[in-house]
Amino acid sequence: MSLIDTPQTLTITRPDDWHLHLRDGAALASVLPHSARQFARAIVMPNLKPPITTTAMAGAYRERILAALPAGMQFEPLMTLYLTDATEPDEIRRAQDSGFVHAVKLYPAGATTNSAAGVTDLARCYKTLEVMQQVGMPLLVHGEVTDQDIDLFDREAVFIERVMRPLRRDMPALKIVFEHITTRDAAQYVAEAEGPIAATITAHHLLYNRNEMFKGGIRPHFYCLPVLKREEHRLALMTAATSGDERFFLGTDSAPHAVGAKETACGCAGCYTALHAMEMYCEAFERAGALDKLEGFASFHGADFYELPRNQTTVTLKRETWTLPQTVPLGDATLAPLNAGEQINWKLL
Ligand SMILES: NC(=O)N[C@@H](CC(=O)O)C(=O)O
Ligand SMILES: [Zn+2]
Ligand SMILES: [Zn+2]
Repeated sequence: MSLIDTPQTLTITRPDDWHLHLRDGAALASVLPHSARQFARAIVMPNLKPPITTTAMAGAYRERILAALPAGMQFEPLMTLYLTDATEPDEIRRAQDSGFVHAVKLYPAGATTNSAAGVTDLARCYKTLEVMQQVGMPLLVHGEVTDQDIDLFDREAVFIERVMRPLRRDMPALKIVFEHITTRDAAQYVAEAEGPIAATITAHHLLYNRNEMFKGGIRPHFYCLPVLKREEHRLALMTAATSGDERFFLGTDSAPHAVGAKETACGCAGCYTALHAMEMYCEAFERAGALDKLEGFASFHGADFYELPRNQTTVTLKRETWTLPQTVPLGDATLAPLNAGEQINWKLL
């Protein structure tokens, strides 16, 4: 592409974030405006302490999110329930009837941040999953096995064989989103599988491979789960995201942790990208020469999968270099956006 062909601005239908951590309380108030500036709607993860396990809790959390939204901003939180061994089929019916719960999240117990209350054995959830299949409630999956004998970098690929394939064989009509995929194995599985399955892809997994965590020293802000993988996997994610295949859509997995909880002997998993998510995706799609595919990925495919209307307004991104802040507030603490202090070449207007 010659310089003259390089677009200086990109206007697309307003995007949505199909995988987001907003936390609660003072942290929620700090991070919510960032996401609301970038996205019209977001699927809000339920891994709070205690987790959002009931429709009533999801309704109260939704009210807290709306109360924390600065005046004049438009943002629709799409709520989720946290699946446990004890989630009753009736809870799914209540969730479906609520109109504000849009999915149920599977965290294998111990897989990631605040997953201790997660599912120990999916077989215990089959009656509940059957109701989800029946009413069309999507299951969102953190797809990693927790077996300590399995190498950390292999946990997603092993999950496909041990959990995803058997589950989909037993419940072929259950809508599933394979969240934040990080491997060629997962991208290939989702692209080829039959039935209602899709995947979200983060901006950081499109832009970085695992070397980024160790460039010149250990870089805890690049540590997230599932962990960054080899370059061949990043390339497969780029191919999937920019392919135009409607099974792949945007989910930032922006996951705020205070600087002190990241820069420590046992740092938390999660990258904070809500501040500059669309700029990061723009950069990734531009590198692939696929800016024309960004709108489908960011603004259409997710809405279509969740059977929600596409947004009617637009946003514009401009080619303009700006510098990310070193930190932003997180309640009384501070939060470092991914790439803090560095330059980025697109700007959401
Ligand atoms: N992605 C992460 O590394 N962390 C997420 C949890 C999750 O999405 O697995 C968090 O809540 O901090
Ligand atoms: Zn996860
Ligand atoms: Zn997440």
